Amino acid sequence: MQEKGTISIHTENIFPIIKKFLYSDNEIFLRELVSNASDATQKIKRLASLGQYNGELGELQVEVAFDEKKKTITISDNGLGMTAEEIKKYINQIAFSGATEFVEKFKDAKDANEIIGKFGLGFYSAFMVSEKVEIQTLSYQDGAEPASWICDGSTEFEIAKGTRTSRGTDVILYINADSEEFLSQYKLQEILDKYFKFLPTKLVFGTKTESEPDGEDKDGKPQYKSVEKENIINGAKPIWTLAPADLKDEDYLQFYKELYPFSEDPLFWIHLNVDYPFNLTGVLYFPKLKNDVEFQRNKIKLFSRQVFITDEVKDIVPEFLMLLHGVIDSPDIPLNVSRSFLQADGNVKKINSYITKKVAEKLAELFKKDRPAYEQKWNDIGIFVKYGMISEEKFYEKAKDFGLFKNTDNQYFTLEEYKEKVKAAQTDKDGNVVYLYTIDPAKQDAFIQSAKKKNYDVLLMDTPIDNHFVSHIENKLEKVQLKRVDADVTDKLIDKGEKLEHALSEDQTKKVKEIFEKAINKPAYQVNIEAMNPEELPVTVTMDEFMRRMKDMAAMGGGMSFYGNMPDSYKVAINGNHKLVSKILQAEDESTQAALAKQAFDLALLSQGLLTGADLTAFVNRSVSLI
Ligand SMILES: Nc1ncnc2c1ncn2[C@@H]1O[C@H](COP(=O)(O)OP(=O)(O)OP(=O)(O)O)[C@@H](O)[C@H]1O
Repeated sequence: MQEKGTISIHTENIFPIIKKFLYSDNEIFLRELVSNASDATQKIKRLASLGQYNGELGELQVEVAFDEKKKTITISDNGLGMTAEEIKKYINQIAFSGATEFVEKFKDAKDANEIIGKFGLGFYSAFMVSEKVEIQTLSYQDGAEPASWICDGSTEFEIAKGTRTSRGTDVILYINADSEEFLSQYKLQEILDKYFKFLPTKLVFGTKTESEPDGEDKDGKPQYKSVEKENIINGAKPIWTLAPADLKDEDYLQFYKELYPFSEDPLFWIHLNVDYPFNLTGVLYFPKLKNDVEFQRNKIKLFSRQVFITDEVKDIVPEFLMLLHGVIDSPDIPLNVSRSFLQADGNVKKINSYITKKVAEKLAELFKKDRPAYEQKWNDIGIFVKYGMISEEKFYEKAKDFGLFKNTDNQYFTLEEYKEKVKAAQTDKDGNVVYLYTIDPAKQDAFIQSAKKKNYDVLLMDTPIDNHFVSHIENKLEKVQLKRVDADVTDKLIDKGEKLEHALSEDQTKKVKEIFEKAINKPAYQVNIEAMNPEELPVTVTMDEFMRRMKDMAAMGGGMSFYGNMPDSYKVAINGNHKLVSKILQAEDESTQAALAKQAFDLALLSQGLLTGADLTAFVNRSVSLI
């Protein structure tokens, strides 16, 4: 039996195309070939369980070996093997997937899909690194003859009688000059570790030396000996394939440690398991967030039937959950997945919304089951929840019941609870409930204390995402306004239509304004004399809420560059009812008036951390001389 022929493809030579477009990363030849070998072993197991193969199964395994001198890499399996006819069909007609045939044949078998690769060109990725590829194979079928196939990367191939004596297949790659880097123990180990830690079929790559206890020496000290052992790649347990009911917390934590050896324990996890309308299993962990957020991205690993595909899961996982860790496995995603595939595939969108839904359900459950524990975790999960509420309408709808506000007294409220809490004290004359917040309780303490004196509550919005969260919440909630606690003097933060009279005459008001304008002498600061509670500070410096928010957004790259380029402008409110103001008016000379005004203004700046550099030094010196 010897036959020459031409591989049936429409393009004259498909290999350059494969090399160029299909795979960006040439190491994946190994992923494709080992996957094929593993599939072949799963198939023979299946055939045996269906009673269609009655021979000895033996220990099913895949083996990878290399020969530096001969410049070959060999992938061997004891799977179902191929007859010459099957080689022609499955390998030569590359547009025709062997999997399709297999599905046809065994479509009644319940989990046939699981053990079958999808239509594709996987095998031909071998030519990315080889000048010649040889197959030696012996089919499981009764009376099958060994067959071989050799092809040098042109469209010519040769099928002949093979040399294999036991069931299964060897794929021998004659590595080309450009790819000799793969002829290395280290390199191959690295690639195999990356893709096949969880392969369902035992995967052996040579041997490794281990030391074992070997009795005691003559002084009674333990002795050790070196032993050569099979180097097995896939020792780890893929817990996502097991039923949640069979797993304990320790199993999840242990698995997390295996995936991310140097990470702190996760906060909690979600076991994903769907089989309709798409197949998906996995475990997603909520990590303890560190400051270095970028470092924690791309930690979710995507698998297809326990073979690693990629850790760039954008499109599969919603953007706001990109900081989660863990594993997703879906046979509906082909091994040679590309970015454009992910974007176009309908299943991927469904997977994305399924994950969003699952995460929302888990959070709702944690919130309901043990609210104090949930609140304790809020510092870590709050960022996900807020980000999700901002970016995904569907998530917002669910999260509005478990998304929390935290106030400056460390109390937590749901959106609804909070409205109830502050409604009475914080409704303005137009019926809007005004929520006050601080981004920095230490810096804005004077404003917070002053708000508390009026029985107002102050929310803590001190994470980087809160800027956007505040605007989003305000849009969402009806008749609710959010104001930073230092956006105005406390009396005016919530306009209740009550007017306090101030004690100054018109002339005195003009005079005080003049004194302060002269003393401050900065165009960015606009002075106003206000009628305020005499107990309030004599001078308060504020920035308009709208202006400040626009500037904050511009600073974060939110596109508000028009506002970003505007100079800062502040309002200086002088408390016309404060003792100090009368004192200034009564001072004997202008220089004393100016000094007092300047001192009061600097104190206001100081309380907000706005007094720095030379101004701060001048303030300290002036204070000393005043004492
Ligand atoms: N080691 C092997 N043992 C038995 N049959 C194999 C082996 N390798 C490949 N084949 C057969 O050749 C066919 C084509 O393989 P190829 O990798 O090109 O595509 P696939 O595995 O069907 O799809 P994909 O790799 O894209 O998931 C396989 O479906 C299988 O029938």
